Amino acid sequence: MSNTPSPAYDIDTAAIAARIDRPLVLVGLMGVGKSTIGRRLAGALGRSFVDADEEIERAANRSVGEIFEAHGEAYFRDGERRVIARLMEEGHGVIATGGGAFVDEETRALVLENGLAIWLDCDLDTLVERTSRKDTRPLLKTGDPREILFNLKEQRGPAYSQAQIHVVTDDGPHEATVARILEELAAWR
Ligand SMILES: Nc1ncnc2c1ncn2[C@@H]1O[C@H](COP(=O)(O)OP(=O)(O)O)[C@@H](O)[C@H]1O
Ligand SMILES: O=C(O)C1=C[C@@H](OP(=O)(O)O)[C@@H](O)[C@H](O)C1
Ligand SMILES: [Mg+2]
Repeated sequence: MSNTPSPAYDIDTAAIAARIDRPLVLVGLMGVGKSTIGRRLAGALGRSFVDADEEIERAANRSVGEIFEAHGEAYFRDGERRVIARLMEEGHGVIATGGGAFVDEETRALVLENGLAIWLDCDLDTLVERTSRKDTRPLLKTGDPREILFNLKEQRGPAYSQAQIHVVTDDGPHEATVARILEELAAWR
């Protein structure tokens, strides 16, 4: 494989891609940037990208909101577990999960064993602002989004913290977050 660094980032992305050959799996709360950052990270590394929520929607032929409405959260979680197991098996380069996926014990064990989990994290104000841009997240429609996100942050923190890599994002451009992930990957043994 060529050792030419990606021109967009001041880091040897080809070396990272060659050394870390398991799926990079983005985990963290709703709005932290898993889907948008994941796509850009895959581009930087010259790897394939897949979004688990999009795959669930494709398999069910319904949106996430419609699945929650028609069948409830437990049904969605069953489908999510199955879809992520399949995506891990298929060997994608970068996988963006939905915020609840890594909380599932089975999914978490599978990702930690066969992939490299990257926990994207940011402050509550940023999450509230980013998730307010779209009304596609059923869990945030059941009450005050800030309170729901605050509680989920508390509840899910212990699961997310098991990810091998932790990156705190801020209000900067997407590229700055991608660059920070690349630095962590370059330093990862
Ligand atoms: N680092 C970032 N800087 C600025 N905006 C971001 C960043 N990451 C994500 N966003 C924006 O926040 C929103 C939610 O991002 P998304 O990738 O859908 O999050 P997730 O998949 O984690 O729920 C999108 O509008 C996205 O463009
Ligand atoms: O946190 C969660 O439980 C969820 C997060 C969503 O994905 P994003 O984290 O990509 O918004 C989506 O899977 C569903 O609405 C449930
Ligand atoms: Mg997403």
